[in-house]
Amino acid sequence: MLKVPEHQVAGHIAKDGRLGPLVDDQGRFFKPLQGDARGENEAKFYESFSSNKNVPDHIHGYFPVYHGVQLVEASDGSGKLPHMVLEDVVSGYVKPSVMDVKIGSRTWYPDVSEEYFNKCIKKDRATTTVSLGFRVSGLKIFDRQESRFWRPDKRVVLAYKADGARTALRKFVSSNSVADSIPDCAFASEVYGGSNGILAQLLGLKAWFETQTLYHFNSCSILMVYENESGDDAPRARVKLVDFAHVLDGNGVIDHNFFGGLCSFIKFIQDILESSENCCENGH
Ligand SMILES: O=P(O)(O)O[C@@H]1[C@@H](OP(=O)(O)O)[C@H](OP(=O)(O)O)[C@H](O)[C@H](OP(=O)(O)O)[C@H]1OP(=O)(O)O
Ligand SMILES: Nc1ncnc2c1ncn2[C@@H]1O[C@H](COP(=O)(O)OP(=O)(O)O)[C@@H](O)[C@H]1O
Repeated sequence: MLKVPEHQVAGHIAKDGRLGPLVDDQGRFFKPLQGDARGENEAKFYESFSSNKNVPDHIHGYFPVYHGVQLVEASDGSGKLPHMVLEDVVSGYVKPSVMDVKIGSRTWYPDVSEEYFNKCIKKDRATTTVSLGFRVSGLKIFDRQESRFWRPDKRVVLAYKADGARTALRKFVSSNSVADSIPDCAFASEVYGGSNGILAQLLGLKAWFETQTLYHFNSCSILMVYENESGDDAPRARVKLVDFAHVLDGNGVIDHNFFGGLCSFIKFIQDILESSENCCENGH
């Protein structure tokens, strides 16, 4: 029996009779193919990427495993529709904190319609996409003080300026209540830092983007997740890429848009990590 994902933080959501992704209890995420070229394009990307021998093995680990396309009962009651069957990145987490960060200083790309370009540029300018090279698209944080999840409204998230994005990234790794005005960043070193932490994973991804010319990842997101369940020692911090509806062939050209945005995002994470380390060393 498929159900609406509990920990989805952005994108089209399967509620109120709308079309959106579903999950099973075996760790699979079913993303419906949108009726236009986007669905086809994303499925085509997964087909190409999952069998692409030019992509190093460790890089495949940054992407959800792809299990093909299946006809399943859609969330909007319209009957059976094709869905991409993907690894559910948050399956196995009990109390995950999750954040979707759309990478790039533009979400449009050459040859899109004027209408799509206008829609994208408007959002890119209104958010931190143009100014920072990334924007927070959605997040959900487990507030350990209150013992409940906190998920800010989409309109609030899309209105973040640089300070708002920085605060969200600080709150994401804090032990005090999300309602406190100063996030303590108590989990920064274990979630962002360390040899398996988010920063190390982002740097691994960056190294590939320094040279890869196979694909251009337009409008693609980094999904970050870690576990808050007490008793679970390791935070199991993870970085995965999602949303390939607008990926194009790289044609031998570096993906400057994604690469630049990723570098900027990494700098934000590094700064938070450094300031949290200084703060502990100084005893406050
Ligand atoms: O419809 P909206 O305004 O929520 O826009 C969707 C975006 O939500 P946002 O407002 O940026 O958080 C949404 O962004 P997120 O996945 O939420 O980051 C997508 O850009 C989506 O387009 P596509 O499926 O990638 O082509 C966008 O959907 P379409 O409007 O292109 O169908
Ligand atoms: N493979 C996945 N596993 C778990 N959650 C996912 C996966 N793919 C997407 N999501 C969730 O769904 C959200 C929207 O995904 P996305 O692919 O961007 O959809 P859309 O095309 O509707 O924008 C993400 O922010 C994330 O919360």
